[in-house]
Amino acid sequence: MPKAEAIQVTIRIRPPSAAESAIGDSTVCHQIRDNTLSLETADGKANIECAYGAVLGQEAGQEDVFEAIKGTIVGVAEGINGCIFTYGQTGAGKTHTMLGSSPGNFDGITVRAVRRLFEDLHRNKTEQQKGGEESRFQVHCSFLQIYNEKLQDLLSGAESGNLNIREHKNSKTKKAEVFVSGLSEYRVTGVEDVLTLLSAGTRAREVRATDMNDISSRSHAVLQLSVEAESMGEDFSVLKRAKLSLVDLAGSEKMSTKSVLGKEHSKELTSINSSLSALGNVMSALGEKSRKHVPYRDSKLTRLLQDSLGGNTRTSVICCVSPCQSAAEETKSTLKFADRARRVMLHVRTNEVVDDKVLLARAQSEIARLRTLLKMYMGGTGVEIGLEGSPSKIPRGGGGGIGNAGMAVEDLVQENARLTEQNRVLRLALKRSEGGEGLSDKTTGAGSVGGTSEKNTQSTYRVKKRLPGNSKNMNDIYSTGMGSAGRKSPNRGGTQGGMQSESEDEAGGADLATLRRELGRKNMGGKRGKVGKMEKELVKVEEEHMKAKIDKERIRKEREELERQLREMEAGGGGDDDDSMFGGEEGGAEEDDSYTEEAFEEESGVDVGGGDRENKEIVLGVIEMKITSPGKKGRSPSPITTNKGGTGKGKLAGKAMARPGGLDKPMMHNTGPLIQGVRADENSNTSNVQSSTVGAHPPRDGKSVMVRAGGVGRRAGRGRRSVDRTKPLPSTMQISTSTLVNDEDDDPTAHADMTYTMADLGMRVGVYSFRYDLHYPATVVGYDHRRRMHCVVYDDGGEGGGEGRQWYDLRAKKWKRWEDTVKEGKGKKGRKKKGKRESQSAPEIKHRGGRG
Ligand SMILES: Nc1ncnc2c1ncn2[C@@H]1O[C@H](COP(=O)(O)OP(=O)(O)OP(=O)(O)O)[C@@H](O)[C@H]1O
Repeated sequence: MPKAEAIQVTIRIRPPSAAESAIGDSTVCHQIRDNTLSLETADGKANIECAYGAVLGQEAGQEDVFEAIKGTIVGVAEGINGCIFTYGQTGAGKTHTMLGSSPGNFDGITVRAVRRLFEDLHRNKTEQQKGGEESRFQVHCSFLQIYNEKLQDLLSGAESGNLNIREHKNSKTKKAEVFVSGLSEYRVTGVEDVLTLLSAGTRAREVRATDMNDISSRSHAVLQLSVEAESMGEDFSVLKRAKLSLVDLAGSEKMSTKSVLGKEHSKELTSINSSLSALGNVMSALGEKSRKHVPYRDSKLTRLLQDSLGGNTRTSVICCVSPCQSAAEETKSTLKFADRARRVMLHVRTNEVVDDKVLLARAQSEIARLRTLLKMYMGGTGVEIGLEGSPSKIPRGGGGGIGNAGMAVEDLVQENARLTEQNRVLRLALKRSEGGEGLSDKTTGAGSVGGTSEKNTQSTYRVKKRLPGNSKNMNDIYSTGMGSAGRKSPNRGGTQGGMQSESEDEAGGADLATLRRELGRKNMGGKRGKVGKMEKELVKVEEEHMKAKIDKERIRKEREELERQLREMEAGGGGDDDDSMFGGEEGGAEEDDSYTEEAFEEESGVDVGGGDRENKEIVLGVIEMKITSPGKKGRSPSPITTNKGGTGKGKLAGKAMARPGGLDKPMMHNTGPLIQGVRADENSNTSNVQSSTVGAHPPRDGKSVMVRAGGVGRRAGRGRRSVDRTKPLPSTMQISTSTLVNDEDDDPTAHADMTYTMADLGMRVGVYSFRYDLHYPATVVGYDHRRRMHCVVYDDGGEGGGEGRQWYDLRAKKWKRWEDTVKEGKGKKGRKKKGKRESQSAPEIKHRGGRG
């Protein structure tokens, strides 16, 4: 449940600057208590006293500031978004507070926050591992500035240009979230990595001298860390995601009447002041109880901070002020802003994806808690707070009683858990029948099916191995890891096999009804207080009972459907027909049970993460992949195409490719000097643009590095290209994920990555690797036995209905549109039309592979 909380406001009063001291500027702003300050107005007539979350005086150090705001950071590792920003006039101490006391000396909030974040993540991981859970996390970092209303990537060199803010609908919350399209994100493994990026980014930031500050930041800078932490037990998985935004705003500045400003300076000033005033207006609107419209779109700053200001983010503002008389007016206006900020209420919640089984376990424990509570009210064993009067007046035997009612509900919930497990096994049986595969099943927490083995590589991938041979013997299936009820052969007709009968099921309801009558009588007897409490508990139990019944019905239907599919499958002989549908040469081939992870890597070029891959990588740049515009009938904007072209060696040399929409400008960003010690972002997808960072493995010969393109797997295949690491990557060098995959063979027509949506996972895909992604809920690498294709799945979270997905047939070396493979998969009828459909999709195929 979202929790309402206010924006936390801290005021920091800096010491007088050398210039202020030199002119003997008097001190008019003082901290008078922990949370209160006083300010004499410029005319010296009034003394304002204001209280805020915290007030830090001149002597406060960086650690004191961190202590005051750390509450915003501690939730991040637990899945709560956090945002900290500094506000104030130019020279008031924002950059000092946020970044550090001198250029390059990062002793401010940012580095402390990042350190704390990693400490929390490591501590959680250790604790979870001690508790027998598998636990991992990953953090990605981006750094941008808003300068003259333009968004610029501070980590991608001068080529970043003007980036756009877009919206992405969160498939879980159904709410729009903003993101910056094309912004590079770097995988960071600790505070040192972030410092590397900070130094690179701050060097690229716009600064100039102002009247108040020799090195004044003329842009708003936003450092963002995206955190994903996952823990998995035997039958559950929990994924927490959060973003920490650390914002150093540019300072407001008075239009000087004394000095004539240069054109650039005056443009900056206007743009800074108007974006800060937009920020103030947003704060005002958010602070109004009966607000109708919040003008987020009035500036890039407010649009970008939209989620932090009025959404699901714990936010802290540090308002920096000068203590001196000459700045009293600006200090007053900063305090006004602080005042508006503290009125803003946020609705903060944990961003957590919990596997169904966890929810069930939670519901069960809640029922157990209620039961204990009710037993206590009834004066059962261990009672301390029994009902007044004789507990025996409330029937406790078979005739009713809350104890029995609670028991009945709990039984029902347990029954549901058992049946859900049976369904899972049935689903597994179905997959086995279909394709001889152990599957990643949502209910098992990304695929811990019996017989699989896993290994972790760094913190990103989980690799699945195949299940040993197929088994269609239902009794065998049920005898593995099932409760006694499940060991029965399932009733093909529907609801036996451990299903509770309706009359048993109703028993809980009967208990509850009897109990309600009894409570009515008690009420009449004048014992309103305790009876009232008991009634509340009773209502809860009734609700649980109802929910459990609904769940049961849903599970029953699911089971019927699974059994029906299994029957059909057994009658129809499984997926053998389909083998002949994809590439005639494979017709009738046996399932390749010995297919191994190594074979997968060998054939697909997709690195599933084995071996000694603990080496750090070097980030080189970003590739953008665009989805083409929707087709004729507004369907399927597939395929995902990558920016291509190249001026490197071999066949790729000098063949820049046109991109959809006529954009043939190269999109591969060169970071300039190579940044070492930062691992590449594997794949950072957005709803319609995918950005994959290009990374490289450390030099083996001391000088050259191996370049790889992100997309899938740690190296995304055999994308090897030797680059002299002592020099910047040539800006003309163009790399696309698919190019690199087969670059080793210098065969640009063949690619080994392909995409499709998670919705199809339930079909015939053996999962080799599974990871949570930044913008998409999941990325899966697998092998489709039926079609004999390796595939990569980018789950778009249900948005877009799976549009944009693509398959690549490795053997036939052809791209297929997903719709074609689906129709083909339905039988020979579909196959006849195959040629036609493939020719229809030819332009797209050519576009992607047409470098040769
Ligand atoms: N609390 C402080 N203690 C000591 N020196 C400080 C403090 N706050 C700021 N300063 C010094 O004051 C000067 C201006 O600070 P800073 O650059 O952080 O201001 P700013 O608010 O970021 O200004 P601008 O908006 O122009 O970038 C710097 O030299 C900084 O070191």
